[in-house]
Amino acid sequence: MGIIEIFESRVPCLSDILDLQRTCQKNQLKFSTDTNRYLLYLTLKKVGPFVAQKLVSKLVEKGEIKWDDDDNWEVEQILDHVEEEGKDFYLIKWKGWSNAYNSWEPKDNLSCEDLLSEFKEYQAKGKKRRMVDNEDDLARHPKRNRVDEIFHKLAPVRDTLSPLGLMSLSSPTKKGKRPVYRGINGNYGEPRNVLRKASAPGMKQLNPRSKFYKQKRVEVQKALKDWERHLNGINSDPAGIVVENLVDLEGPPENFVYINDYRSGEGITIPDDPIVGCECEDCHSNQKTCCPAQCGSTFAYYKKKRLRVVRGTPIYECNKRCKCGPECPNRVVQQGRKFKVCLFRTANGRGWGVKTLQKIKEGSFVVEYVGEVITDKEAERRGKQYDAVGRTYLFDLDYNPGDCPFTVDAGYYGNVSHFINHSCDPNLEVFAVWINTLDPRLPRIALFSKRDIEKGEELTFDYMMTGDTTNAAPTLDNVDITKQAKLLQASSAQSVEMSNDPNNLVSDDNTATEDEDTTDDTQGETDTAVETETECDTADTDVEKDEGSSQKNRDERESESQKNHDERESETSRPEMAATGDAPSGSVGKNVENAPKKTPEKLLPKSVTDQYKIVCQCGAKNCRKYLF
Ligand SMILES: C[S@@+](CC[C@H](N)C(=O)[O-])C[C@H]1O[C@@H](n2cnc3c(N)ncnc32)[C@H](O)[C@@H]1O
Repeated sequence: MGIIEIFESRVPCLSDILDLQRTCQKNQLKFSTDTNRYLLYLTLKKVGPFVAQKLVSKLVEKGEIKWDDDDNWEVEQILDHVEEEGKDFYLIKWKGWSNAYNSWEPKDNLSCEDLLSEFKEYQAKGKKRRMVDNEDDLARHPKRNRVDEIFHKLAPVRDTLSPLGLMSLSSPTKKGKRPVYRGINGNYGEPRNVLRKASAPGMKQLNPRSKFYKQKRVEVQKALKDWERHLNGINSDPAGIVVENLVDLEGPPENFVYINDYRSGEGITIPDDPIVGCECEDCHSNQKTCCPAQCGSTFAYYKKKRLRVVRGTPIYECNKRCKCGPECPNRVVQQGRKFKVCLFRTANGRGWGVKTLQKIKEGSFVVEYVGEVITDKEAERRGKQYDAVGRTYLFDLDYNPGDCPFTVDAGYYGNVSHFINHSCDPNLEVFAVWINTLDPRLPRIALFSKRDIEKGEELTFDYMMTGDTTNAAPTLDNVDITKQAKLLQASSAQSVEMSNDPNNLVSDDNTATEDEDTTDDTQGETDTAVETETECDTADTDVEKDEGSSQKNRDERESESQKNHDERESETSRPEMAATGDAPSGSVGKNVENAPKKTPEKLLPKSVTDQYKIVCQCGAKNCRKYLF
């Protein structure tokens, strides 16, 4: 019924929460309490603390909630002035807020005559005020706190109040009916109407040639520069991040915290002390005994650190217990992102996206997908909320036989991969990688280039695709489930053994696999290190270029993988574990026969409820129409 109608209504992706709610009302659908709360919170964030506070004041006025806060909104300085359609607007620096949160206020809303006349004198002298943040303001990051506070104040009514209900309070305050809490200028009983913030929808309709728009742009660009600096301050990858918005007045996203590695969610501990590593002098020549072989998989890289295996192959890199140094060819993902990227505003409504500022050769590691590792149950809960706002950041670690207890949520905590959009014809592909955490349920998610990628090209991967593919055209990009299952069972067994998980079935049925013919990848290797083609990058000195053609490389990867695959096919009667000289003595492995026979799902973000479909804007010829 209603849910189907919502599909039919096709609420556009990134659509306004209010539109979404209107659509729901029309279809007589109600949000759950959790979703309603979440949307209310998002609405407050979206309108910003000033408008939010004004809306809340209406509830105070009606006696529905109390406001006993003695917090002030105080004008610290007036920075600039514009006249727009006969009205005066002033750019306000708020006390205790960094310049990123300056806002334009109509003159009528200001009651700081002294500052106004001081500004006029200043302006008459032809001077311009510089926006310099003081350290205190920068340290406080007060914006989120303000909105959180407001949300908290709404507690008594928030389950009965909808975002639409809240916004409907925003009709002009009638004279004489003033709210009773302190207004934005710090005076009790003197509320001030405020303009929406730069990111508010109304702003996007401004005439881009107007002075007002241009001023706004300056503000937004400054906020984005600040954000870029902030991101690069935290980013631990060798290559930097550039931020660019040539499209609209959207500033830095709220509710996003940059991280470099997985963050453990509540109740989760991510072990990172492997009990075993390899002893190789030269891992590349010792593929029979190196980590991947111990884990029943294939050495994943050529000497120059580009992929030599196809999608679906589990990757085991050398870890902190291994003897080899950082230059080992089996240390790739752990070295971090080496290509400089740009977070940019897309022009077709897909929000932010990521493009590369350097040419990337096929098979190169590009970026890791990091976020908060959460339980399956928590993922179900968050998934519904993401679905309700047409966003998704959940990535199931659904990669092994048996249960799938973990999901990565990059919605709040994430790195640049948080901004990578979906394409039905992507240039990145996903691999599961184990390094210092050998728990088979906790691989790291690495995105590698599927083909050569030009400088300036948007980076994309295929979000698909568990579950419903009714609307999906067949894709060339599907994983070979059979092959994947086999490899994963093997890798699962070894990882479990290495992580010494007592809960897993074990067998001491290990036999050395000396007769294995480890593939010599040097034959297929065509890498030679040369300089990059980009002028933007200063950080990367380790980018490679093939002398051979991409097609050749691709063919080699395919045949290499086919060979590995065939080897595994012929090994099915053998025990899975390879007890090598490097394995700890007495180590035992789980016989694959005993492994749960669940077909692994793909390692891709999921839409938990499948209730809302997002229309895909990837523009690919083989586009499947919907993201999910
Ligand atoms: C992981 S985020 C990607 C970053 C996002 N564009 C942003 O601004 O934060 C996923 C969301 O981006 C949007 N998106 C990504 N790829 C898209 C596509 N091909 N078509 C339409 N929307 C897309 C959808 O809203 C989706 O839920």
